[in-house]
Order: sequence, then C-alpha cells, then structure tokens
Amino acid sequence: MENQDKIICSELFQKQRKVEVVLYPAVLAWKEIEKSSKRSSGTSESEHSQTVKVCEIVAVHKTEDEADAQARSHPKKINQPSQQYPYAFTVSYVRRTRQHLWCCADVTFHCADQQICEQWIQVANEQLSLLTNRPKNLLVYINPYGGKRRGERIYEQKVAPVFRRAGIFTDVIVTERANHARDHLKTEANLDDYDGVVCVGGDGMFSEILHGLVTRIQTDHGVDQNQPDAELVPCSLRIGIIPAGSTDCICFATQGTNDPVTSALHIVVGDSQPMDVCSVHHNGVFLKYSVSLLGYGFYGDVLTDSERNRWLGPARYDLSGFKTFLSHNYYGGTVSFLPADDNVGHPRDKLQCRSGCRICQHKHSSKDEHDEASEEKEKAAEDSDRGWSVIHGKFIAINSASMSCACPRSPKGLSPFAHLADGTTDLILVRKCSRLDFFRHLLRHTNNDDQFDHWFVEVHRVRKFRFQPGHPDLAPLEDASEHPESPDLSPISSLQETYDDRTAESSWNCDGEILHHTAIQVSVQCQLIRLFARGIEEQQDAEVAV
Ligand SMILES: CCCCCCCCCCCCC/C=C/[C@@H](O)[C@H](COP(=O)(O)O)NC(C)=O
Ligand SMILES: Nc1ncnc2c1ncn2[C@@H]1O[C@H](COP(=O)(O)OP(=O)(O)O)[C@@H](O)[C@H]1O
Ligand SMILES: [Ca+2]
Repeated sequence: MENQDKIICSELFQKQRKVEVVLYPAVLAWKEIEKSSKRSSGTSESEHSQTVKVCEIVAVHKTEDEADAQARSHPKKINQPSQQYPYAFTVSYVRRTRQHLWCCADVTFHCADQQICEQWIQVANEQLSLLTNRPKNLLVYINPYGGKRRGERIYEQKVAPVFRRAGIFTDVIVTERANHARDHLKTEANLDDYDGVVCVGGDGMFSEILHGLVTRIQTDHGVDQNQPDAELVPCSLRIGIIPAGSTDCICFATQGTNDPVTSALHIVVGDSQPMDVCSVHHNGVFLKYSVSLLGYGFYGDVLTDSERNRWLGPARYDLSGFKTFLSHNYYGGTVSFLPADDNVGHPRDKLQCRSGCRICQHKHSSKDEHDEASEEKEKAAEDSDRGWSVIHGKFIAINSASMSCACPRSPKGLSPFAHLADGTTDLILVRKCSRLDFFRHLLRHTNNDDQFDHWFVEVHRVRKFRFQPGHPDLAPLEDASEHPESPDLSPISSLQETYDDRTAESSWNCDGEILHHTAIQVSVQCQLIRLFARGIEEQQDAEVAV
C-alpha cells in the first residue's frame, strides 16, 4: 500500500479528532494524528487507522448540517473544534456487521477550507465514476402481497434511501396482479433504459421476473424456447433481489442472509453473480424455468397444500409441511438423467460454492473454449440414450437443486454443496421409507449430519434429467393433466385411505410455483442470468492494511 500513489491527502477533522485522510486509487484511509496524552501507552497509532475500499463506497456528498451552517454565518463566535472547520463532506460506505450482513455507514470529515472540501468531493466522485459496473438506472417491481405483505414498506423505508444516496434512478412498479411484472417485462418494458431489474418479493416473484426477462431476450433474438436444445441467449441485465417473500431461498443462497439493506448495497456496488437456469419442457413444449428447487412428491405436495392457506403468510409452509409429512405419500415413476462431467465435483464432496467459486469459474472458461466438434459429439450423445442412467421406483421426494437452496429454515440447504453457476443440478431421490426414516432425513437439513447418508437417499450431479410418472409395475401413465377424472390425491384424502399408490401423482414445485404437467424434461442452461450478488463470502473481510 505504501508504494501506491496517493491521489489526495489532507489533514481534516472527524468527531473532534484531527485525522489524516488519504485517498489511494482503491482505498480510502484515515487515522488520528494528534496522540491524546490520556491514551494508554500500549496503543499505537496504526490501530486507529480505518480503511474502506473505494469499490465499497456508496457515495461522497457535501455535508449540510446545522452546526456547519451556523459556523459559517457566525465565524467569530466559534470555539468548538468542529466549528473551526465549517466545511464538511460525508462518505457513505459498506460496513460489515454480523456475518454476511451489510449496513450503510457514514463518516463525516470537516475542514476549514472550502476549496479543499470541494476538491475532496470532486476527486472521490471521479474515482467512483470509474467503477463502470455500478447500475445507474433500475426498474423495480414490488409484490405488495408477498410474505408478510411488507414489500412496499420494506422498499420505501430500507431500500429507496440507499438508492437515493447512491444517486441511482429508479422506475418503480407496484404489481396489481399475479404475472403483472412478467408480462410487463415480456412486452412493454423498454429494457434499453435500464442497467438492471430489481425484484421486491419472494422466490415466486423472482420467478416472474426471470420468465419475463429470459423470454423477452429470446423473443428479441428469435430463439424458440420450445426447442429443448435451443442455445438460449444470456441476459445482459442483472437482477437484484430484495427479500420480501416467505422462503427467499434465492436471496439467501446467493448472499448468505435475507436482509433488504444488504441486498440494496450489493446492487449499489454493482456485484455480479452468474447463475444457472433449468429449462423445463413437456413433450417438446416449454413449461417453465427454475433456478432453485424443482421438487416432486414432498415439496410439490407442501406447495399445493400451502396455497390454500396463503392468508397464514410464511407460516403456511410449517402447517403444510406437517400435514404432508403425516400423509406420507409416495409416488411411482421413472427418472432418467445425464450425469455431469467429473470436473464439477460431486454433491457430497464437501466443496461449498462460495464467492469467486473455482468450480463455477472453471466451468465458465471451459464453456468459452468449447470447440464445435466436441459440442457436436456431445449433442449426438445426448440425443441418443448413451450416457443416460435410468431409475424406476417409488419415491417420497424427487428434488432437483440447481443451487444449495439454503434458507433460514435450512441454512445449509437441500444440497449444501451444489453450485450456483456450474451448469449442473443435484438430483436427490428419496425412496419409499418409513415415516421415522423420512423424519430423520428432514431433520438432517437443520443440523450438521449428512442428509444423503441414508439407505433410501441417493444423489447425482446431472446436466439433464427426465421424469415419467407411473407405477413401475404398470404401463407408464399418461400425464395427469390429461386425466381430469383421476382421483383426488390431496394429502387429506390419502389419510382417508382413498390413496392408491399405483396411480397417485404429485405435482412439481418449480421455484415455488406449481407445474401443470408431471412428465417433464429438464436441462441446465449454464450461467444464463446474472444477479446483483457475489455469492456467499467465506468470512468477514479482514480490514485492508495500509
Ligand atoms: C423436522 C423439521 C425439518 C425441516 C426441514 C426443512 C428443509 C427445508 C428445505 C427448504 C428448501 C426450500 C427450497 C425453496 C423453495 C421455494 O422456492 C418455495 C417458494 O418460496 P416463496 O414462498 O416464493 O418465498 N418454498 C417452498 C417451501 O416450497
Ligand atoms: N399484485 C399481486 N397480486 C397478487 N399476486 C401477486 C401480485 N404480484 C405478484 N403476485 C404473485 O404472488 C406470488 C407469491 O409471491 P412471492 O413474492 O414469491 O411471495 P411468497 O414468498 O410469500 O410466496 C407469486 O406467484 C407472484 O406471481
Ligand atoms: Ca448449479
């Protein structure tokens, strides 16, 4: 740091103390100059030096407070130190508080000379303007009915002030109905006006934004989403997530916390986290995209039941989880999958996806280098059934986790070592077992034990998979939606013993939305979108040494 050129250096005043403030090309540092005689002898000067990375400065503003204004109008009356320094500027910056939690802190520097003060503001802002990854214009969608219905308040009270401080322009749309945001993005929004889209809501609301944005980009580029093997065009706009839903697993798994201010700050500093997107097709017709959980059986039934109790807010999942657990349904079906290459690791390898993850980066560079010949070869292998594994059975749950799916309910998630951007999804098969066994499996989502270490659980890292419902001993069933006369399979009816495990079908929970088909083909689209996030940081960043 000593060798780096100082851009500007001044002696200023901060809270009654004289400080030397230095702006280096990447770091702002300040430390007390005059040693107080009262200070205990062991304390060295450097312990009082503080640093902030320029890339984590939110804004540098002229400070207008009453004391300063007074000092300027009555220069003779002043005797307090800060009033001898009537000009001031405030630096707002990211401060890490508890793990993964960020807040916006302010430090104000006073000085006697107006010119110096203005020079500081100008030079600091010039440095900030060099950070070209920061968004200037954002399109914000708020779901007023997500989670505890606090979306609008959360945005106005916690997020908007941070955006204002950072000088970001926003267009805000409070949705008036389900799919309002999706449809607006699909057809109306003028995407050229924005650097990003912000989603205030839960995983369901994120799903709307994802569909609106991805579909719009494909339409604009003439890509047919109905082709399961179409090469989709990645989105240039990043998506920011302000958590205001019930589970908020996409926010939690990409940031390590569900906190609106932390999310706002990741947006302001212009973070970028690529993310895989699964495309889901039924008989060659596009159904949905998914970024977190595709769950059949247990999580499908929980979601179906919970929709009836939406008035309960986030607690509806506890009630439905309990009911679904008691009904203990299992479903016949055939799962086929195309395993991932070995170089992306294994769901039980204990390598967590963290900020700057090597596995996700490696995947990205190898994708760029992919030559056409090997791609052709791959396509041919995928089209035939070569390389595919097939598993028939009765399952309590079939889960595909494209990311860890960590959330406050399960801080390590459904697949703790899944990666955000490696082009794969972890396929977890939970076979028919006793209630007690399934309970033990569920419980391990909340403690340190390995939830895959059970005789009835297997997990595979895959690039594609297919599911066909139906009892393995019977001829494969057609899709449930084509059989409206099929018996009512709700958990309650199964408790009443009308449940027939040979014809029973569940539904797919696709990022918190129910799919209307059960026979599906899923394919992972590597790094199709980017979020204003950086993945979960390994530990608190140590202070930068100056
Ligand atoms: C004995 C107690 C055991 C508790 C085990 C809990 C395991 C929890 C794992 C949760 C994984 C959630 C994956 C995320 C799903 C969301 O997309 C979806 C929708 O979230 P949203 O309401 O839109 O925020 N939420 C649910 C519960 O299906
Ligand atoms: N204005 C609205 N009125 C009703 N539903 C809406 C509105 N805006 C969005 N939705 C829908 O609400 C559902 C749940 O939203 P979400 O924000 O994920 O909350 P939660 O996490 O509580 O489920 C989503 O499916 C979304 O499409
Ligand atoms: Ca993945």
